[in-house]
Amino acid sequence: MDLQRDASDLYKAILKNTTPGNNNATIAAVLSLGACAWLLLRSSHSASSSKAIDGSKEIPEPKGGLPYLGHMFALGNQPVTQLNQWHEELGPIYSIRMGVKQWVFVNDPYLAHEIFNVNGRFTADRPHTTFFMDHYALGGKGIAGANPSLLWKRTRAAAFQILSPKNRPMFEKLHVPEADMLIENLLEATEKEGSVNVTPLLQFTTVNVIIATCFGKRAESRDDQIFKDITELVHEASFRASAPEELSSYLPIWTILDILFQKKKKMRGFIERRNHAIQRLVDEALENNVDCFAKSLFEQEGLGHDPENILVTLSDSALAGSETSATMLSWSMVILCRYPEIQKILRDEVDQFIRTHGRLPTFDDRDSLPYSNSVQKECMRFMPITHLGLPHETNQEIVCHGYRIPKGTTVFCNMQSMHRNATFYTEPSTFIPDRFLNDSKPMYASANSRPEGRDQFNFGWGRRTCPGAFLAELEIFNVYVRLFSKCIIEPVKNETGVPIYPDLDKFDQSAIVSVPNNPVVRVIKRTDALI
Ligand code: HEM
Repeated sequence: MDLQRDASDLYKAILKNTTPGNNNATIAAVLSLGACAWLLLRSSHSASSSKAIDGSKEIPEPKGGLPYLGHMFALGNQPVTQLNQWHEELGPIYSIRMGVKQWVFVNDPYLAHEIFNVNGRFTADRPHTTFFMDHYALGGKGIAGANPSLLWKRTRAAAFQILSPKNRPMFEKLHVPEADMLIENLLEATEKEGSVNVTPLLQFTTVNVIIATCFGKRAESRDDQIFKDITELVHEASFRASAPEELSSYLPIWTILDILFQKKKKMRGFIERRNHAIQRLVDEALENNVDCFAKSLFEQEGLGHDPENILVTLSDSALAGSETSATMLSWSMVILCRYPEIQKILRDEVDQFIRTHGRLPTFDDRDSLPYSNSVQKECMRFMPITHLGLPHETNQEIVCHGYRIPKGTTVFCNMQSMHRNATFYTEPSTFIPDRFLNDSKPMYASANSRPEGRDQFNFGWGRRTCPGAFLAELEIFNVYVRLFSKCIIEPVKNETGVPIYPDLDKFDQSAIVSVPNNPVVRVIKRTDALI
């Protein structure tokens, strides 16, 4: 029995007002809630931190907050839906209390730009959490779980430089065979089973792209140890970094349960396995002198002397770079199976290129595929990849658009709500494939622009903008080209031939990435394919 998971399930169950039939967890909850009740009597309402002073505007707070616990219960069991709802009620910015922490949410791109970019110096920290910072990031190493320092700056700069368009030919050599294999697997699975759940096949592809990029290796099958190691890293780290698992960072009283459940020992066990797996891959890559991210990091001035920092950086890339790209491609297939007419334009566009050049386009030819580029951007806008990106924390008080955000506040960009913001996007709830037809800028370049020059905001903000954006866009481009030059995506049909479309409103609200719930479609070979 895994007591840690019980604690997390229990927390979720408490949020849902249900009681799991588990004695240990129930006793733990009673103890903890009792302790909280005691603290309730002693604690004072902390909302004063966002009250207006000096004429600044007050950041509104939704109803339903309790002393000490804050809005944890008010989030309910559909937290993303609730967070979006609060934007509708309260406007572009609001604040909730999560135990001892203050969380602020923003859905206006201009306000977010002011917070994360203009005030970037004060908002580039990550909030401290036990698992992610102390254990996973080995006390502040790597990129994602480290706070700004000279080493962090150097490491991020090296990642941007190595994962940049200048290395496109090297990456494309790795990505193209993976994309070809993906198409074969999608076709084969549909032929065998009549339909295919696209997410596991996409995850296999994107994990392979990441391990090829980082270590110059690939997994032959899902049974390969390397695939199992990276999958464990992604799932276990995402689970342990989730808010219910990090509860003691919000409710310090919960630390008692963490001690009881030997949580730190379990974290250490996982991190030891992670370190061992990544170290083995690094050693092999260096021994075989393979051109890859790992080798390039060791060659960077100022980085080679700190192998732990490189290990965590590679772990960050595996964690941040596999599920995200797979989720984007899953949503693309789920959305586009509804629109045969859009797929026809995508096919015609790539066919036109093949007729003229006698080959498939590469990323260098992306200007010849404006419709495909626009559809990719619109899919990312319409169904964002993460619900909330990654949190930033203020290291000093800032005032943005008149709102005073205190030091130590966790600030989130609400991805769903921002991408449906009616003051920024016309008809935001409609999927408009040619919305970005006149915007030829690649997504990775747009991610570092001012709001009016950005297509969408999935790659985050300011000094923390995703360093893998080019790699992700390259991967997405190559899959799109191959998919539409060779295949048609259809919905599954019932016995009477009525299409059953995957539900766009159903996605996992508890995960960091927004994975569709039932991404089952049919991928059919084109009989008129030119290549
Ligand atoms: C569609 C694919 C992807 C999406 C939507 C995405 C999105 C994001 C977001 C939202 C952040 C947080 C930014 C912030 O804090 O404001 C982030 C950070 C990061 N991403 Fe990506 N990402 C993708 C692919 C990748 C890939 C392929 C890699 C690596 C090769 C990667 C590596 C990283 C790293 C290392 C960070 C941490 C940056 C930092 O903390 O300074 N990502 N990404």
